[in-house]
Amino acid sequence: MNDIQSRIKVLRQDINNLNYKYYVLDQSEVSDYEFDKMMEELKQLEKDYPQYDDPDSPTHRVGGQITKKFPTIVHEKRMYSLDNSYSFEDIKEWSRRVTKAIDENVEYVCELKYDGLSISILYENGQLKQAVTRGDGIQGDEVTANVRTIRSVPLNLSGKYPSKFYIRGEIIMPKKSLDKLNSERVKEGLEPYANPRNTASGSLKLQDSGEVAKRGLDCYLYYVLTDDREFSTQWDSLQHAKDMGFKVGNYAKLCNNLEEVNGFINYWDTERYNLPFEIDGVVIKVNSISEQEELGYTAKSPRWAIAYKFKAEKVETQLLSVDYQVGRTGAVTPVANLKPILLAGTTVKRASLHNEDFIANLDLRINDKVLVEKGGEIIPKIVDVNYDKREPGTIKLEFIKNCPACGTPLVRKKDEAAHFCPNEKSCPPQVIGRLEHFVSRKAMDINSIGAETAFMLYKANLVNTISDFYILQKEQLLGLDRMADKSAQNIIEGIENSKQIPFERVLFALGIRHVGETMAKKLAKKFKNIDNLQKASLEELIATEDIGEKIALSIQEYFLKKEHLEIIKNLKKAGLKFEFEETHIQLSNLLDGKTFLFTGKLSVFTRERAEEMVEQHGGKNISSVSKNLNYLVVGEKAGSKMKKAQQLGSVIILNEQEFLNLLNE
Ligand SMILES: NC(=O)c1ccc[n+]([C@@H]2O[C@H](COP(=O)([O-])OP(=O)(O)OC[C@H]3O[C@@H](n4cnc5c(N)ncnc54)[C@H](O)[C@@H]3O)[C@@H](O)[C@H]2O)c1
Ligand SMILES: [Zn+2]
Repeated sequence: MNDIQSRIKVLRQDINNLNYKYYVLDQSEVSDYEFDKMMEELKQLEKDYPQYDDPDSPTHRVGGQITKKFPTIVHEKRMYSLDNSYSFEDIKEWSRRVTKAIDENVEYVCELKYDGLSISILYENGQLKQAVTRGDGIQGDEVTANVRTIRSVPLNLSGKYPSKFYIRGEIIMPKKSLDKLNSERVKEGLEPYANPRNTASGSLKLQDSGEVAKRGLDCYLYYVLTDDREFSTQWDSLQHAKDMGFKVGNYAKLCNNLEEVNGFINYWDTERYNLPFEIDGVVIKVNSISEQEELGYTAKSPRWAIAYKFKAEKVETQLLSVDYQVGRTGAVTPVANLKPILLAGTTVKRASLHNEDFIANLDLRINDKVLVEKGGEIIPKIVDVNYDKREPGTIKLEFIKNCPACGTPLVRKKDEAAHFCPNEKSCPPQVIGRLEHFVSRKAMDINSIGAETAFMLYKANLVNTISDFYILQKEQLLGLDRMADKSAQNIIEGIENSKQIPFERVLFALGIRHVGETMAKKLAKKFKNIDNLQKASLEELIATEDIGEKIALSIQEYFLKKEHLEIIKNLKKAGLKFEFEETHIQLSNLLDGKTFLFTGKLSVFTRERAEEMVEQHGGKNISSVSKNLNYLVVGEKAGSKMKKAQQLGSVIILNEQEFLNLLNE
């Protein structure tokens, strides 16, 4: 593999991982800007080296996924993403392409780009029938009950409306709702949510509609899809949606030329802070629907629209001091304490400094004036130093030499940026961190033991390692300060119930460095049980999808430690699951007893996804063309399999869209 190929591979892997976190877990590890830069780089490489382009690349797909927590619905009409850019030059370039294709003076509608998640709502005879998230654009999660709790979404329409239509829009969390939710969280000792998009998405996907109703979500609509429409432009469709009773907002503007578009962008770039909700840019659409139809779509987005995205706001403030935090894996993270300052609507007091190199590269010093930017998650980033304002006589920041929690000398491994406290066994934040991680929601989900209880059990010397939870006795708990009988009972029951947690989550709960939730799933699926994983060679580990050398080595290192093997032995004895169990989510029996085979270059979905869909709808995948095959689904450049199927005559040959139609019946 050459350098270009490996760069492409790394970018695709990283983007796929970030997409999973963003769309399924509702977490952002990096800022949207950083994410979009990676995407841009990948696009450019695939353009420059078309031999490495691939329809499966994230550049050609809508990034979302279904969560499987809700019924899956195949969209009657696909839902697309939007092309985006941070520069007006690109908007001009886009407009040139549009004008060239249309060959006429084009009108644009500029709208706000609401920072939430897309929703498609079906109305029949004026009644709300179904609401589905975008998912991967082909199928999404059915969240009707949750959408019905949003007050601005009408359950019954007024005025004139088509007998059946879809309306699409964005579900958002208004600033006020986020503030309210956060003040409640802070009261309960939880971290506040920082990102309204992720919070909106997470809220909409709660299982309990009663909880969703309390979250104060809102919904702005911007797209009406119907066969019998009485409007011919986007502008009129917005008016029409308003007349039917939908919340559309009064922010859109009809523009006759690019200067007006530019004016709209500049206005909202500063005015957005006064809106009751967050936007991340502006969407520019071709107004005429017949022109939209003429322009059509790429695999991922309409050619008739583009998003102009705002760069994150940066502000200058002062670096007051640096704290060092020790995580559960022993990694030591420097955190800057800043002079409090307002940034993108919230007060910022701390910023991540990542590691020693980061500090050295900026040549950071206490009292420096630094530029801060809000990145993906809660904690903002220092992106630059204003060296002109540096006070004379300041000295270079030195990274600490000893663990701030236990005093052990820190180590920094070759090729790694982070410092570690090697005192894994008794460095308190590491020990407690591992316990907290183990009981957390995505791991063993023992909700009767929160962070506080875990800490108390550790302090009382009852639990030092994760396997100690399983030898706890109720009597021991009752001996603790202010522990009621009911709480003790809940804790014991919570621990007992956790024995049913599937292997992949147990594996995640062990807290192996670099093995996150997704990796744990992939490993569990491939190696089937803990013994196979323990025995796996480096090559076998690396051959697992998305597992690189760093993760593979970390897994091997984990199993080399005697105390880890002891813990696993005890957990096994306690009855935890260390074997993978195949679970199939059955969505329908539409394909019951039918066999499928996919061939050629697929462009609508990946082969893996397609095979999964077959199984979810009761069908079976087989690997060759024979009399036993019912359907052959062909992509581009299908070869010998297609010929063979044609010769047999008994096989039904479908293209990708026809396959989807089958699921839609
Ligand atoms: N930080 C991360 O880790 C991370 C990971 C994945 C994606 N992302 C972000 O998400 C983006 C990709 O997400 P996406 O595919 O949803 O694209 P997008 O959010 O950039 O744009 C498309 C979406 O905009 C929304 N939208 C809001 N207002 C609209 C309007 N008036 N008209 C039409 N659509 C409107 C729709 O939901 C549409 O699906 C990336 O560019 C990146 O910024 C970030
Ligand atoms: Zn330590």
